[in-house]
This record gives sequence, structure tokens and C-alpha cells, in this order.
Amino acid sequence: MERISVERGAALLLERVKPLARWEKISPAQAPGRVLWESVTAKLDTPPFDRSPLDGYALRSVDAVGAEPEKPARLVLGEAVGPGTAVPVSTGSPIPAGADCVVKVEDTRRDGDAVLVCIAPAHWENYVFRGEDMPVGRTIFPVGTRMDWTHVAALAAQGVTALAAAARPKVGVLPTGGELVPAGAPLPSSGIYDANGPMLCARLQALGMEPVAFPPVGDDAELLAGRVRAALAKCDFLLTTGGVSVGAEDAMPRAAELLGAEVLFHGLAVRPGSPAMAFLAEGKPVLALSGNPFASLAVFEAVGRPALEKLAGMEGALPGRMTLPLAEGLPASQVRRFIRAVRTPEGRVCPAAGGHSSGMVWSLAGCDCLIDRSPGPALEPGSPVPLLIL
Ligand SMILES: Nc1nc2c(c(=O)[nH]1)N[C@H]1C(S)=C(S)[C@@H](COP(=O)(O)OP(=O)(O)OC[C@H]3O[C@@H](n4cnc5c(N)ncnc54)[C@H](O)[C@@H]3O)O[C@H]1N2
Ligand code: MOO
Repeated sequence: MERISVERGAALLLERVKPLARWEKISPAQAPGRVLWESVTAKLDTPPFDRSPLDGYALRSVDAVGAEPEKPARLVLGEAVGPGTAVPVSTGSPIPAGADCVVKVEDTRRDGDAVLVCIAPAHWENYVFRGEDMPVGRTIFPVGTRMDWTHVAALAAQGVTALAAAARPKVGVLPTGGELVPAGAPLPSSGIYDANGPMLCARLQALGMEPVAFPPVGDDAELLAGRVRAALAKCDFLLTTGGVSVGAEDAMPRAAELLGAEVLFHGLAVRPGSPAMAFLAEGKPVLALSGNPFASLAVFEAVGRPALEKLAGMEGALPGRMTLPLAEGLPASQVRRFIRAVRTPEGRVCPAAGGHSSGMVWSLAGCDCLIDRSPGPALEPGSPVPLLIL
């Protein structure tokens, strides 16, 4: 089994995935996690009128040239701004025609029906122009934008009630392994509850995809081939876990053969997750992850996620990457490793507490990144390491 780099594996899968050609109307409230099928263009100027950013007086700056606390400019209060006349305004209210500035209330004193302006305002000072935020016709969010809650205010301010979002990819999740038991069933001796299925479904949900959970299937290649085929009929992309290694019971490579699949790769040069494979069956992509839950998570993030984001209409989107110094040292490694980790408030990265060996899941909880550790000698605390952000 030839092991290829994670990047090569991701590229091989990515090039065989096409964005879905389905879309649907959603409301702004449903926007978080969704991808725009069409650009959103401003239909109205926002703000819709010139407005004051503070409580004070709108006036013509030429009427307060040279004003100082000891030598204030006196302007009569009126309903309209004109030579020598100011109009009281409050934060967010329209600035009356004719004014070219607003003086904040703290920089003024009242004098009967007049206001004493104690500073000389500049032309257009404290003046928010109509359309300054989003002018009519501007593309506010281009096609392919993956929206989150931070996009909602702009949509709402534009009065948007419906927008066209790419359909959420239906991603099947099929855990394999004779030892697996779904939640709620009694646990036989040498059985374990399926952790990968629920974990990957939760991850897909968080990424704005539509998970389709299939019950765990045993290690029989023929049975597995049938279940993969049936699952592919109900989804756009299938994730499986388990059964990809070299053990006699590892049924996935044989199932792929039975399906007449085109294998894209089998074996990645990374730990954990090295036995992962990807193939096309029934014209759809399958990413077969190893059974070890952390291995399945890491390879899903590095290889599966870019392909799924392309399927979802986010062409070229890659998982976020950054580099941070290690909070503690790492031992030497002869192979490339993904290490579950947490970013600290001090701007460092710390391997997760708890066990890291095959099958362990507790230490995954609360992780927010993976350390992408290249092969090499031990690393001192403070050494910069690349991260893949979850
Ligand atoms: N002789 C060799 N043996 C193994 C090799 C190897 O190169 N030579 N590779 C090892 C590696 S690395 C991994 S990873 C596993 C991959 O095999 P599978 O994909 O078939 O994974 P399993 O053996 O089924 O599971 C590994 C581990 O994770 C537990 N597991 C599996 N599925 C789930 C699930 N859905 N929820 C929770 N836990 C799960 C499973 O019980 C095992 O403990 O092969 C190694 N062997
Ligand atoms: O590489 Mo395995 O996927 O150690 O867990």
C-alpha cells in the first residue's frame, strides 16, 4: 500500500468532487453555516439617510469657525439648519438638510433659545452619510460566502427576508466494525458503543452539512458493499469508518473491489489515520476513514473537509491554518503526526490532556485544533508549530 501525503490525498479527492447543483431559499435566521448560491446585492442605501452618530446639534461648520470655550460661536436653535441656526439631533436621527457637521452636546452650552458652540467643527465632522455602510448596488456578500451569525446583521439591515443558499450536502456516515453497538442497545462482551458515527454527524452539522446517519455494519465485505451502495443512493458523499487496515477482517478494500470502485488512494503518510482510503463508487465519492476515532476526525478535517466544502459551493475553501508556539515540548517523531490540542489564552498551543493512544476519545473533548507535526527531533516549549483549526 503506497502512502501518499495528506495534501496529495486531499487534492485527489478534491479534483473529483463537483459543487452540488441544488439550491433553496432560506431566511436570514437560517443563514449561519449556509453558503450563498447567489451574491447578495444592496437593494437600499444603508443607512437610508444622512444621520448623526451622537447627541448634539447639526449646523454649518462655517458658522462656528474659530470657536473656543472662551470665545464660543452663538447659534439660534431652529427647526431647519441655515446661516446662524442649529438644530438639535439625537444619535441615529436624520441630519437636517444644509448641515455639514454635528457638534456633540458636551462641546456646547445652552443659552436660552441659542446654543454656544465651544469648539470649531470640521467640515463633515460627526456626519454619517446615506449609503456609507452599504450603498445600493454594492455586492455585500459574493456567491460562495459561507455565512455565520456575523453576516446576519447586514442582511437584516438590508431588509432581506429570503436568500438563495446552496443546498446542504447530504453526507452519509457509515461506521463499520463487528464490535460496534448503537446507543441504547445492551453492550455485549467485547462490544463498544459507536462513537465515530455520532461524532462525525455532529461535526457535519457544525459545518452546515446534512448528516445522514447509517447504523453500524459488521466486517463482512459483501454485506458492506451492499450497505455502501444503499447509503450512496441516499447521499452526495459517504464517510465510513473502520475496516480499512491490513487485518483479515478489514473489509472495506474488498468491498470497494466488489463495488467496482475507482480507488483514488489507499494509505496516507500521517499518524494516526494512515490506513484511510478514498474511492468513487456509483459515481459518488467515498472517504473511508480508519476506525480509531481521532484518526477519523483528523483525516476528515485534513482531507474530507476541503472536498465537502467544494461540494457545498465553497470553491477552494481550506481548513483554517495558523502557527503558534508550543506550550510544552514534544518528543521526537519519525513520522508526520496530527496531535489533538487546545489553544491557550496566552497564544500558545498545548497538546490535549488525557490519553492519545488508538481508540481513545475523552481527550478529544474541548480540542480546538490539531498540531500538524512534521517528522523530526524533539521540540522545545516555544517552538512554532503549524495548526489546523477545527
Ligand atoms: N498489523 C497492523 N495492524 C494495524 C495497522 C497496521 O498498519 N498493521 N494499522 C493500525 C491502525 S493505524 C489503525 S487506525 C487501525 C485501522 O483499522 P480499522 O480502520 O479497521 O479500525 P479498527 O481496527 O476497526 O478500529 C481501531 C480502533 O478504533 C475503535 N473503533 C473503531 N470504530 C469505532 C467507532 N465507530 N466508535 C468507537 N471506536 C471505534 C476500534 O474498536 C479500535 O479500538 O488498524 C491498526 N492495526
Ligand atoms: O493511524 Mo491509526 O489510524 O493509528 O489510528
